[in-house]
Amino acid sequence: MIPVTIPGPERAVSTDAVLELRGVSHTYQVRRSPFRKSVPLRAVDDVSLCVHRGEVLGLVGESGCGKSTLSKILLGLLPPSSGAVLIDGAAVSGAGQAAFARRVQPVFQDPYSSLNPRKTVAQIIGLPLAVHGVGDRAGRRQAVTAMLDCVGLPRRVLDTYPKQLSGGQRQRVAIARALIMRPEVVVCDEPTSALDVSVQAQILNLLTELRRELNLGMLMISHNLAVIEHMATWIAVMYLGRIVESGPTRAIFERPRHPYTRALLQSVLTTVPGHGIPDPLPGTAIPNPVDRPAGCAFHPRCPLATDLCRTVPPSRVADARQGGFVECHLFPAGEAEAA
Ligand SMILES: Nc1ncnc2c1ncn2[C@@H]1O[C@H](COP(=O)(O)OP(=O)(O)OP(=O)(O)O)[C@@H](O)[C@H]1O
Repeated sequence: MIPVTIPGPERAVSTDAVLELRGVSHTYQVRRSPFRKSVPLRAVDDVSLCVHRGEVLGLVGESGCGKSTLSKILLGLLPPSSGAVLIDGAAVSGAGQAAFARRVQPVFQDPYSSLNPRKTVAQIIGLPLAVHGVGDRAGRRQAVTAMLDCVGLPRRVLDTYPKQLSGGQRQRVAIARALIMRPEVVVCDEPTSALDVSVQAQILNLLTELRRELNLGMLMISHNLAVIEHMATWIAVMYLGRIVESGPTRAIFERPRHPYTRALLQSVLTTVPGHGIPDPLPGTAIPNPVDRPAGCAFHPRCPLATDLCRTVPPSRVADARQGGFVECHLFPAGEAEAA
């Protein structure tokens, strides 16, 4: 593995980086009322990140910070307004989009609504093969049967319907459907939050085993920081569309640099497991992304904000001691290197 440094603030990537965003932004046009002109809402703002083969990138942040928009861009479901999506170093656009979609697959939060109730398990898992014209009927059934073994489901479920399965079994079906095209990256958006606590660990363990066996890259979005700590190799912390801190999981949990990351982690100490991220800074509202605060977007909620924070947007600085980067004026210059 030859380390290759790429321009920008993101981690020094190695040649096993499979999926990459470079300076990606996405702006929605929203109307505040039917009588007013639409205004831009920048849901994702200049995000650069890498998903590596065999590694899990954890994405955390409060509701509305832009995680779903980012995952749609990574899945090729939403074109970025600006910036580039690269797979194996090549920018994805136009005709490459279909091949890209095959290589990056989603596992959604809710296995109750993400599976078609009128299709059998065999039809659900085999659908991507049929859509892409892979193999004949018998070959597809064989591939589906092999995939059932992979995700720990008995073969007798092949001709059953989702309603006949438990929540954990349905999520295994959803994972099998995601993997049937042999993707290189799986985007898991809250993959266990709709499941009973008793089966959550089983699904996470299954994802870990599959990641190792298939050398999969994963993006794991979760409100549950314990899940992220357990699963992720690297973490990106998102606030109002920007990645404000990024680094190796252990370093982020042991030595968070950004005041927002610290608040997020502290709020978890007071939460009930499985109930998501509570307000990390009680009494302070998340600003409306249509009216982004001047300077650092976090300053209205930051207990340490200075005049500089209120007026000048912080630049990203590489964290020389633990890798990754931080976007905060308060990050000590002695620990940083300009990115
Ligand atoms: N289709 C859309 N049109 C207009 N605005 C949108 C659209 N989708 C999302 N937004 C806005 O973009 C911002 C980011 O939303 P997004 O759903 O990506 O965040 P999120 O972190 O995934 O939130 P959650 O955890 O609640 O799903 C929010 O302010 C949201 O209201």
